[in-house]
Amino acid sequence: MTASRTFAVIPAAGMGKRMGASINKQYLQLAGMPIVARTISVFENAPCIDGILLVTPTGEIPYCREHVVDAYGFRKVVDIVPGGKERQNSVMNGLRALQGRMGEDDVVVIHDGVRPLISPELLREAIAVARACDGALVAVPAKDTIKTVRDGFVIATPDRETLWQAQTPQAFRFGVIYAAHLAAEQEGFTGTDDASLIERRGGAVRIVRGDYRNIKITTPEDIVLAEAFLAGSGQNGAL
Ligand SMILES: Nc1ccn([C@@H]2O[C@H](COP(=O)(O)OP(=O)(O)OP(=O)(O)O)[C@@H](O)[C@H]2O)c(=O)n1
Ligand SMILES: C[C@](O)(CO)[C@H](O)COP(=O)(O)O
Repeated sequence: MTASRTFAVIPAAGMGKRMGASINKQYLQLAGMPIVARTISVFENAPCIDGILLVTPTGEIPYCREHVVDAYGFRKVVDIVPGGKERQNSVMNGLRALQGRMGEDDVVVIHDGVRPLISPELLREAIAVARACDGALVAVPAKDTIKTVRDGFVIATPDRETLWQAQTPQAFRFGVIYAAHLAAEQEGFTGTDDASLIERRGGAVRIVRGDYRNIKITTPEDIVLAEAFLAGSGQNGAL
């Protein structure tokens, strides 16, 4: 029997509008290294990852190859493909590029290019869980009370015990996530994460308890927060 392989799709094709920087936020320096390079380095150094498919904005592939992949010597990046309008389209472009390289039961782990603080331990755990069900979703319990609001008025207060904040990585068997993305594309459904595309088809997605430090770099204060987390863990040097 051939051993199952694990590839990562790293969507980094967003425009970073909420960051308001003069360059796309994935290239901003975080403790002396571009954010997306810091993210890729975790996967590059993880023995459980066989290859990485990077998704960047159309037109930025040469820049990304030179200033990220070659500059940091990432050898596991097998291809760089252009993204799409929404994150979901970018991930689908990455999955399409992996077709032919992956078997139905190989695992694909999808991780935002702008979540550089993912730990190798969480990555390993998500991959292990994905082998046993339809998907593994790294998430943390909601700390705040969350309100459902319509037209400026609160219409519900969901029980916080049931609320988790979805992060990435999210890991799946390739056949399951590819079919879910294809169905969403054909049916015109857009979700804000990959697990939701499986949930809507009745699939079983298991929670992996994540880490509050695994933040998505979205607005300027997130850079300050991420640098503080890196300093606290002694990992604030460039590679
Ligand atoms: N069309 C898109 C949109 C987002 N992403 C990626 O998905 C991840 C999460 O997206 P988010 O943080 O919301 O990034 P942006 O879309 O860049 O941010 P904004 O909404 O502020 O423009 C990021 O790694 C981003 O680069 C992507 O690959 N393709
Ligand atoms: C997938 C994700 O990281 C889960 O939190 C997130 O939804 C992606 O970011 P966006 O702001 O929804 O584009």
